[in-house]
Amino acid sequence: MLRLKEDKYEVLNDSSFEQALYWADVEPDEPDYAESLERLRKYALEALRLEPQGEVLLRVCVQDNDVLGGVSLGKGTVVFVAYAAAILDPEVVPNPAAFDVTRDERLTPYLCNQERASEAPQSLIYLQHGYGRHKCLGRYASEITMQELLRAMLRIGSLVRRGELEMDEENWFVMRFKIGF
Ligand code: HEM
Repeated sequence: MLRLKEDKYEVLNDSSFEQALYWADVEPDEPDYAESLERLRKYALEALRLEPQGEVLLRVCVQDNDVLGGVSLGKGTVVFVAYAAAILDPEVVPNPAAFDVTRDERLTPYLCNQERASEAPQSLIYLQHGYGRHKCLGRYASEITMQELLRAMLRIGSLVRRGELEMDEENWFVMRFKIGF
């Protein structure tokens, strides 16, 4: 969101920082409150799509003759799933580098079988919580947390970024990120 304010991304379909401020200001007793929460959720999803928390997931193929993207995989093959690249693939996500809170999430039914109860549909473009059987268990909680955090921070107003991310020695984890008035 702060990068959005700094004009780092092209903004489509009224997905501006100023519009986010508008949605954050809607009160619970106003008619478009439900829409405002949904919009803020999409701001959080778009931000996480463009700057995801991780980049790859590791999988080990457990059976022979699995096919992934047209490639045949043998049992024991280690697969690096570069989901951070997939969510920027223009063949799947139109104009992927732009910030657009009106994107179709492309929800698809979850594949279920006898050993597993059916699950809520999953998005084909917001892959930052993973996809499939081991998709993040905390995804709904974290989506609501991000939505409410965003709403609270935007309502404080005039927050600005106070420097770049400070990473750990291996450059793996963010140790500090300063924002202030
Ligand atoms: C923005 C916040 C979060 C992001 C981006 C995130 C992302 C992810 C990703 C990418 C995976 C791997 C999915 C896969 O292997 O296919 C994962 C797994 C998991 N996450 Fe999260 N996560 C978040 C928050 C949380 C929270 C708040 C919880 C718990 C309350 C949680 C619990 C888990 C668990 C238990 C798994 C393992 C699921 C499994 O292997 O079946 N996550 N998460």
